[in-house]
Formats: sequence, C-alpha cells, structure tokens
Amino acid sequence: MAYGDAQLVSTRTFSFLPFNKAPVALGFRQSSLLLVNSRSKQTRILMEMQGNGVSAVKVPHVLTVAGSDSGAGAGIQADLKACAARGVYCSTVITAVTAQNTVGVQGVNIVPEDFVAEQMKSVLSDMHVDVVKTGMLPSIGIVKILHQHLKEYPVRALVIDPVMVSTSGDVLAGPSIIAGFREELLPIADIVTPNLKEASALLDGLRIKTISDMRSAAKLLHDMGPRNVLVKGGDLPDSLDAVDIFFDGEDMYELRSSRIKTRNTHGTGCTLASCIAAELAKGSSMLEAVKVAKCFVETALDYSKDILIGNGAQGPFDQLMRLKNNIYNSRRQVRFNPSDLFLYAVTDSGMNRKWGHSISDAVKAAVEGGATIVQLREKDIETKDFLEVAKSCLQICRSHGVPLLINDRIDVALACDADGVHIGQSDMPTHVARALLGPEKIIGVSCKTPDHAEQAWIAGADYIGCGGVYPTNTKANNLTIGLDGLKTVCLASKLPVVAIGGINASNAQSVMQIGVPNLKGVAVVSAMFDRECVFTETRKLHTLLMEATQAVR
Ligand SMILES: Nc1ncnc2c1ncn2[C@@H]1O[C@H](COP(=O)(O)OP(=O)(O)OP(=O)(O)O)[C@@H](O)[C@H]1O
Ligand SMILES: Cc1ncc(CO)c(N)n1
Ligand SMILES: [Mg+2]
Repeated sequence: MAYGDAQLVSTRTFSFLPFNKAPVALGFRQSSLLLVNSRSKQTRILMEMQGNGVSAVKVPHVLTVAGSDSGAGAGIQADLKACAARGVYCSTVITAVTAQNTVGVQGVNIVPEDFVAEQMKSVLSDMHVDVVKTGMLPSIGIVKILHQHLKEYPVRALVIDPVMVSTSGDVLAGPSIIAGFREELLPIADIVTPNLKEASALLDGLRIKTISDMRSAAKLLHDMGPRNVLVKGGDLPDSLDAVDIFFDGEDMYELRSSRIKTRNTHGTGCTLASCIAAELAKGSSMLEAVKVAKCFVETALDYSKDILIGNGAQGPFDQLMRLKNNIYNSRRQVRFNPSDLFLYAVTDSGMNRKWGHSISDAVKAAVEGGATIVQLREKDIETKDFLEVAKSCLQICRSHGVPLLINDRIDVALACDADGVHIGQSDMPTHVARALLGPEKIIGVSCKTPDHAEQAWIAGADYIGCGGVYPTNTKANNLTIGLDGLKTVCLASKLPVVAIGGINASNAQSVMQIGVPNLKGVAVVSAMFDRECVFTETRKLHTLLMEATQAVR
C-alpha cells in the first residue's frame, strides 16, 4: 500500500501498519456502503463550502481515550491542552472521572463500558482521526472495547501511555489491566510510553533504578510487540537530567533534557504522550515526534516552574504557556478607545539618558502624571533589551489601565503582547501589520496628508498621528504642516487623530482649540521627557489640555 493512496481497508486484511508505511487516508471505512455514504456526504459538504467561496482545510486530529482529572493537570484535560498547544484537533473519549487535585486522587468513577463504546463510535464513525492516544484505561473491558473499535476504524498510529499509578502514588488502573496491555494493546501499539513504575509493572516487577536498567526494560518491552518504546525517566532517582530511553527495535537513544526544578510536574506523562500523538498526526516520524514532545515538556515546565496552583506536593503546569500573561493582561483594553489619545506620551531614550532616567521610570512618571497612552519609541537599543524594557513598561501601563504601543517594531509588540504599534509611512505597510497583529491590537499610522489618512483608514488603522504640527528636533528634516495642515487632515480623516510635532505647554491649548471633533489629543516627546521631572511636566500638560477642551465644549 503506497503512502498517500486512499484505500478501502477491510476487516479481513486489517492490521496495524507501521506508522511510516500507513496510507494517509485510512479514514475510509471497511464497508463499501459506508464508504460511499461518507464520501457523498463529504462531497456535499465540500461543494457547499466551495459555493460559499471557502476551501476546505484538513486538520490533524488526535483522539484521546483517557480519564478526566478534576484538577485539570493530567488526563483528558492535559491532552486537550497539549494538542491545542501543538496545533492539533483533539477529540475525547472519557473512560473515568477522577476527583483529583495537587494532593492526590480522592475518588474514581469508572464510566460504564457501553458508554465508553458509544463515545468511541460517535467520534470514529464521523470524524477522520489520524492518531489514537490512550491514557487511563480503568478496566480490562474498556481495553477490549478500544481494541475492537480500532479494528473497525483503523487509524494511522496508536500511542499507548500505560497509565497505572499516578506520581502521587494513587492507583488509576488495577493489576488486571496489565494482561490487557500485554495481550491487546502492546502488540498493535506504534509506541508505548511507560514511566519507571509502569515499565516495572509490565515486566513482572523488574527492578528499574538506573539508565542501564531502563535500556534493558526498553528491549524487553519491545519484545511484547510495540513498534517503539519510550521508557520515561522523570522519576529516576539522583538524576540531574531528565533522561528517557527510546528504542525502535534497532537503535537505542538516550534522550536528555535538563531537569527543571519545580513542583509543577503533574501531567508530564499525559502531555508527553499527547504531544507525540500530535506530532505523528502532523506527519512526523516517530523519533522526531518523541524529540519534539520531550523538548515541549521541558519548555512548558520551565515556563511554569514558578506558578502556584493548589496546596499539594505536585502542581499542574501550563501547556499553553499563557497563564503568566495575566500579569500584563490585567485591566487591558478589549477595544481601542479614541479618548485614550488625549495625552499621548512618546519616549525618547536619548532624553532619558540625558536626565538619568531609566525608560521604565520615565514611563511610570508619565503615566502617574496623567498620560493616557504610551508609545515606546526606541531607535538605538538592542532588540533583546527593547523587549525587556517593553515588558516592564507594559506592567506599569497595565496597572494604570493605559495602553502601551511600540513604535515600528511589530515583532517586539507581538513578543511582549503590547496593546499595539505605531508605524510611519516607510515602516511595515499598515495592512501587513494588521494581518500580523490580528484584529484586536491598536495600530496608529503617521500621516501628513488627506491621502495618507484615507490609506490608513482603508488598510485597517485605528487612529492617525498627524504632524509635525510645529518644528521639532526629535525628527530631522521633518516637514511641518502647521495648524492649517492639521485641520485639513483632520477634516478628511475618518479615523481619530492625535496631533504631534513640537507640542508643549505653551502651544498645546491652541492645538486642541482648532475645534475639529476627531482631533482627540496631543502627542508629546520633549515637553514630557526632556525635563528633569517627568511627572510634574505631564501633570501640567494634562491640566492645560483639560482646560482647553472644557473651553471648546
Ligand atoms: N522536572 C523535570 N524536568 C524536565 N523534564 C521532566 C521533569 N520531570 C519529568 N520530565 C519529563 O517528562 C516526561 C514524562 O515523564 P514522567 O516520568 O514524569 O512521566 P509520568 O510519571 O508518566 O508523568 P505523570 O506525572 O503524568 O504521571 C519525560 O519526558 C520526562 O523526562
Ligand atoms: C485521569 C488521570 N490520568 C492520568 C494520570 C497520570 O498522570 C492522572 N494522574 N490522572
Ligand atoms: Mg511523573
């Protein structure tokens, strides 16, 4: 059978093909009637989609057959998060519901076998599953049901994580399950991923204490039929590295990563197996999938090493690596509010250096003094340092509910999850910036003419910065457009406008008093940052703007 051929696989000829030899489209079912039905339904759906101008995208799909962990660190919950993190769809057959937390397992409720079967049928008869991954299989009956369904609905690969005992020491599947693994599942598995205790249980209590023991165990497990074996060494005593042994029947690999010092390792095994399944579903070879999965676990553990969830000995970790963003996300805006343009602070590292201010101290003073939005404009700073500065400014701004924009550097804005960017006419084109940043980020564009303003609006900007209104020394050879130029652009612009260029305490009021409704505020560089006390100057500007706008109203 050639790789990529769509074939009808009959129950008679059914066997688990080696992963790298399996046809891509094994989703066709064994009865020709079913084949025709599912083909014609698919064809109808495809035609409908095409009629709507949409082309179909096939997504890689892992089915996990596992138990629920109420604490959501391991089991089904870990599998869903791991697959989501790896960009793979994950459907779920729940075999047991556990009452579980960071202390241990308080209770287990096994799902009735016929209902496990019903879930399997629901998924496999309808959806194209690439890879099945198993976790907690609490009864021999459930193992048998799984085996039958895999016969009826072949998939490209089977990943068996032989979950028996949680790291907390709680039993998740009794000893009778060992026969199920040996007789039903290992012979058809593409990979089996026991931890030390599970490997020992599958091998009649073999002592596994060293890397050399792990190698012997991998060989013996391979003799039981799986194509590949990964003996996980998370629980290896006295090991500075996290060492796993991978054996494909020919070569033995010692996979090492640094051991992350953390209590948050609950669910590493489930995550690893799901990630292997996800990579296989995307088309990786087995060795590649295992390496990627191990590296993913290490990265996620490192990211999560200091998060605190629960009071027990073993906490969950963050497979999606997003939870700590909340530090920045607190009070972040969902959508752009034009009134935030009122007093717009634009940083300048030269000025901060001159006055001995760090960028973040200057930003803090500006925000506390009344700046309503901040733009980091750092032209002479290393990218790595810029990112660090942006992160600390973001924390300051978020704690005051003030948006933070990055000048020009879309990459930096994305890396620190800033609120948006401000771009000039010769920076990244606005529509490209929008595509990169998505619909929610704020994009401002510098404009001098009504035509620029029109283009910015078409390309998806949120506001325009218009100037230079007055001559300035922060931009060389900058054309000054004056209050008349500003008014012309404001009248033509469909977007809110912030005026910029040489604006200070002596002229800010006259700018605001040109009396055009979409002029929402002024942007200031020198009058805020080329000063000894940024807080006092910002406060002064804020008061002046308040007076001017009240006078206009
Ligand atoms: N502290 C750590 N630092 C880095 N990698 C780790 C750490 N602990 C475990 N791992 C890795 O995580 C993966 C899972 O291994 P482990 O032996 O913990 O599985 P497990 O006991 O089945 O997990 P679970 O906690 O879900 O029961 C392995 O690749 C292992 O090397
Ligand atoms: C439900 C469930 N599956 C697997 C494990 C193994 O980590 C666990 N603790 N809980
Ligand atoms: Mg473990």
